[in-house]
Amino acid sequence: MLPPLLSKRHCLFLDLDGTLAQIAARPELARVEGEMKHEVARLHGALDGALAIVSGRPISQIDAMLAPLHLPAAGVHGAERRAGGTTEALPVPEGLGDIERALQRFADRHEGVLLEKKAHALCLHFRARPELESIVHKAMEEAAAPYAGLTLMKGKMVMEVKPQAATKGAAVHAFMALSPFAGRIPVFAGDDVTDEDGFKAAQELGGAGLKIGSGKTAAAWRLDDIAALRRWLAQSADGLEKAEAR
Ligand SMILES: O=P(O)(O)OC[C@H]1O[C@H](O[C@H]2O[C@H](CO)[C@@H](O)[C@H](O)[C@H]2O)[C@H](O)[C@@H](O)[C@@H]1O
Repeated sequence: MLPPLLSKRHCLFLDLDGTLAQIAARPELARVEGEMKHEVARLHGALDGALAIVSGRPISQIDAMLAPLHLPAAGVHGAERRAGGTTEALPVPEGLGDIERALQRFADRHEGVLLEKKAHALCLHFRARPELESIVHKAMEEAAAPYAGLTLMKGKMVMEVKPQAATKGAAVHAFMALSPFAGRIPVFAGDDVTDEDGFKAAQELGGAGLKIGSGKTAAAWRLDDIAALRRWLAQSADGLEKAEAR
């Protein structure tokens, strides 16, 4: 089902990779186009600041990709959260250093597999070697097995080990307890299985998930691609700005 345009009663949570930025061959090559930043900025203003980015990337990378915007944000699937001038983070999980060394040895032995290091999580990217998916999964399972409180998560051509408590759903619930999000109807837009927790949280709180692209989803609404999302953001901002001018 197509999403209705946003009203002043809504707040918006936006995933980054695959939602605001096209998927690229490597993490550092992904870009948010200027037109998309422009629409996100307009909507952030029109919703009185009730718009946040909720991504698997660290907040430092969210800021770099969206510069000069500096938005409320949850990074590393909610392990870090910035709202109202305050940044909070979960403790760095025990064992991450050992897991990193094991995964680095694995990546060194498998050309085309890339290890991405974050403060709270580690990713093995296998976009250049899709046939290695099952052994990437096994390597990560073995490396993480001795440590409690961690979970594995599959994304787009990536396997990640992260704290169990870090979910996009938990991030949405945390934002919704704070101004200017509290009391509004949440909408969560994302493209990946890692966004399903965010869709479910938005729906539990009386709002809706908005899936970008194809694939099975719990989201009630869907748009075909990033270009369709940009048009919907622009039309929502137009409507809100017109209502404000009346
Ligand atoms: O929650 P998101 O904002 O969607 O972030 C999810 C992961 O995105 C990045 O990896 C993905 O995008 C890369 C660039 O397009 C692509 O090369 C990779 O295959 C994708 O998995 C990022 O590197 C991860 O840290 C994020 O968790």
